[in-house]
Amino acid sequence: MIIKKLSLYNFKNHSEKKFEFSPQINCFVGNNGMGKTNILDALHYLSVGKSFLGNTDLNNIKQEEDFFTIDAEIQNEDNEDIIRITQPKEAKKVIKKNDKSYDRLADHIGYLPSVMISPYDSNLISDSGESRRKFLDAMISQTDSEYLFDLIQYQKTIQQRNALLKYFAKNRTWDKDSLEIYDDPITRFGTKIFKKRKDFVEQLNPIVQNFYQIISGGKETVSVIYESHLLEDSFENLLKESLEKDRMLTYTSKGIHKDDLLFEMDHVLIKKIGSQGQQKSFLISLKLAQMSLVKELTKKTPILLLDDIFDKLDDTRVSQLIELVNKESFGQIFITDTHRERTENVVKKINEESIIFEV
Ligand SMILES: Nc1ncnc2c1ncn2[C@@H]1O[C@H](COP(=O)(O)OP(=O)(O)OP(=O)(O)O)[C@@H](O)[C@H]1O
Repeated sequence: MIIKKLSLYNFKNHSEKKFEFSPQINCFVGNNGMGKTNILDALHYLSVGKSFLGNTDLNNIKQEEDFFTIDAEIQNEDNEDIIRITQPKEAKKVIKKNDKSYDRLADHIGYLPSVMISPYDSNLISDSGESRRKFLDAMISQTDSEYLFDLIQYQKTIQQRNALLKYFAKNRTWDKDSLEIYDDPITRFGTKIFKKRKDFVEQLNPIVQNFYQIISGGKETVSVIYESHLLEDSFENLLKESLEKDRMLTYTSKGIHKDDLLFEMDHVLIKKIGSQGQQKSFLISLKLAQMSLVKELTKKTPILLLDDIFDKLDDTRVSQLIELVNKESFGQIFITDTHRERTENVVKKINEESIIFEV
């Protein structure tokens, strides 16, 4: 899928900006703080309906203004769509496709898959399991529309079970039967999610390994390993066996809400032994594998968003990366950089038709 045109109104620091994009490589160049990343963030909005920087929607309205709008013309295989996202200050966010609002915002996810490579990726290695779970969930959601709904249902039920456990502790009461009402939905949704996560990671891992070899040329082997309580036992048994513990802790201690991804190099966590360069190569391999697998599963080519990639990697690696991405016909690419010349040298050499926008 190709984003042909983009218009921003009052989005972060942009009052009004219009772009007509190349179907291949598009670069935004300009000094620090000019709003290059904000443009990638707007493209991320078009893909998943929210900021990749974790900002609340209201914070993305230009200061002193009452709304923001992101408008785009998207070229599909055989038709064109207009996507419009509006966030007013005093009302709910609306996403429209061809003038028709989605019933649920989640219905939009998967329409325009995207992959972002940004300086924040290193958090995936250093942060807690929650950020890796979110990353995994975001990837699968782009390929499977049911997944997100199952996940929302699961999370709601866990919250209800935890609230009841807390209520029992506070009121010094205990009613096992009321608590067990939640066993069925937790088990049903949880097991479905578990199977999808396990299956997805099994497909992703060899692709990550392959990209890592191409990018690093190193002898070391990297792996992405899925970790879950459900690999050890069924959800029914886990809930039964942890009942007393959950009662003491006043929360549900076992389940897919505790899953994690282990990023390993030669069977040791990359966080512990990977050099800066190895960690960067791993993260890029991970993102390119995401790109490749999402493309295979959805038959749609995700847009690739590369934020500040030159600051993260040396020029040769960036050239290698863009060449690789271009060769594998990954689709439309958006890049930000502070140096026009550097971008021109690398990008124009690879693709004559790339467009460089001054921001
Ligand atoms: N809601 C908002 N209203 C007005 N300005 C905003 C808003 N949100 C962010 N900004 C401004 O956007 C600018 C940052 O933009 P962005 O991060 O896209 O810059 P950049 O060009 O990518 O810079 P760098 O090269 O440093 O990454 C800051 O000046 C910030 O004050």
